[in-house]
Amino acid sequence: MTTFGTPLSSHATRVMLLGSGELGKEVLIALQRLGVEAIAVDRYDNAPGQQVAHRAHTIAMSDPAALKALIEKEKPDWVVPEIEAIATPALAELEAAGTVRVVPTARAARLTMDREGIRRLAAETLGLATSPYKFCDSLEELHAAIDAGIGYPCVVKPVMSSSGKGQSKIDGPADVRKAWEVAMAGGRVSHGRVIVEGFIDFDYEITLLTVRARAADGSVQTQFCDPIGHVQVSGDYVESWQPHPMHPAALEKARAIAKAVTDDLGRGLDGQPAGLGLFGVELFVKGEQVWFSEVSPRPHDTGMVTMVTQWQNEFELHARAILGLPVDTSLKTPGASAVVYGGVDAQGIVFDGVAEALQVPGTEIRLFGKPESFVKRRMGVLLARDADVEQARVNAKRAAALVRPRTA
Ligand SMILES: Nc1ncnc2c1ncn2[C@@H]1O[C@H](COP(=O)(O)OP(=O)(O)OP(=O)(O)O)[C@@H](O)[C@H]1O
Ligand SMILES: NCC(=O)N[C@@H]1O[C@H](COP(=O)([O-])[O-])[C@@H](O)[C@H]1O
Ligand SMILES: [Mg+2]
Repeated sequence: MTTFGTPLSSHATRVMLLGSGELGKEVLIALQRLGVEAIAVDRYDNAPGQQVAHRAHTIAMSDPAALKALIEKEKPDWVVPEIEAIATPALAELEAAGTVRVVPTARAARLTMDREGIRRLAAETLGLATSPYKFCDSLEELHAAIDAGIGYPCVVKPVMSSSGKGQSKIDGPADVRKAWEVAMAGGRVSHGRVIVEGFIDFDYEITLLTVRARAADGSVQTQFCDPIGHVQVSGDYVESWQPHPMHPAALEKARAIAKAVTDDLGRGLDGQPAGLGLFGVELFVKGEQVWFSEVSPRPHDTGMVTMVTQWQNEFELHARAILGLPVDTSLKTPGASAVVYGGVDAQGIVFDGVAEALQVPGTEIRLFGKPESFVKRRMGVLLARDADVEQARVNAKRAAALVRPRTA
């Protein structure tokens, strides 16, 4: 049972977010609403979540000493990783010592920060269907892996990256060198290791938001949200919608894969308590065939659509599950989301056209408040609800196109 304290008192319930971008900001808001003392950490000042937290810290989260020192100083009850690039061994140490609880577990954070950890777990330990893959440490190894069976087309990604950074599709031998160079420039940590995956010619891809939460009898139960369909451009999400209609057999397979992966990642090792929270399970679907792609042990960018489609959005579900509260994953209305990119490289940009965008029926906007814009940095999102999910997609995209970011 979780007893809730008063924030900023000696009996506060304290939660620290490691990473405070657009996704962390919404988790922090959900925690604030529950009277939790919310601490936002990121690698730069005035990150979106830092603007809505009780306290903010700016540190290099990949530096184990800095991370441990901050956690020991703040003494949160829970630490919630929000990005991949974190010194996860330091989290494991603190978790093992009983100093802090890591969401969902330190092991899950470690396995998913590196594509190799999660891919080997899913394909080799759990035996789930994935794209064919190989890990390579040099351009020569990449050529060899493609020639030895991965073939063309294929996809190359740094082992540590997200939102499509450093990712490229290779259609033939002429693209291999370029893909290697893009991966070396785009990884979060300069490791020089990539995964090359055979290209899956899917009909559509989904994110299956999966929640592990405590039931009334104290057991951990798994619940699923309706499937979220999405479109990715250059490995980054540009629009998503919920629900995505699925063949019942494919949905059943998708849920079985999500259950297998989240059961394993949520397992408490060495007497540690079981991991609770929301996961974004990414799957490719063709007919009744389903492939596991990857999983975030935390809210997912494509799941921002749930801010308009669900009674409890993915951020509230994460917060509630962590705190041992019951969750409700049911849909409120069909809806869609469409991304607003910065379009310019500049500090302190301004947005024109917001009022015009919100004239589109059933729309809402979130502007994340990132202090610096890049051409391809996600700065906001438009949300649209409509009884017809296809109409919601049209409206979200139309509204997003009306928002015009520019230099001040
Ligand atoms: N093997 C593949 N076959 C076909 N498409 C792929 C493959 N791998 C990746 N993609 C496409 O690229 C997108 C991004 O890939 P992936 O999810 O691995 O990257 P990411 O950088 O982890 O992105 P994010 O952090 O946003 O989840 C996928 O959603 C899919 O559209
Ligand atoms: N696919 C992962 C994802 O969407 N993560 C979200 O993007 C932020 C980083 O944005 P930035 O690169 O603009 O700082 C992260 O903090 C998280 O909220
Ligand atoms: Mg992904």
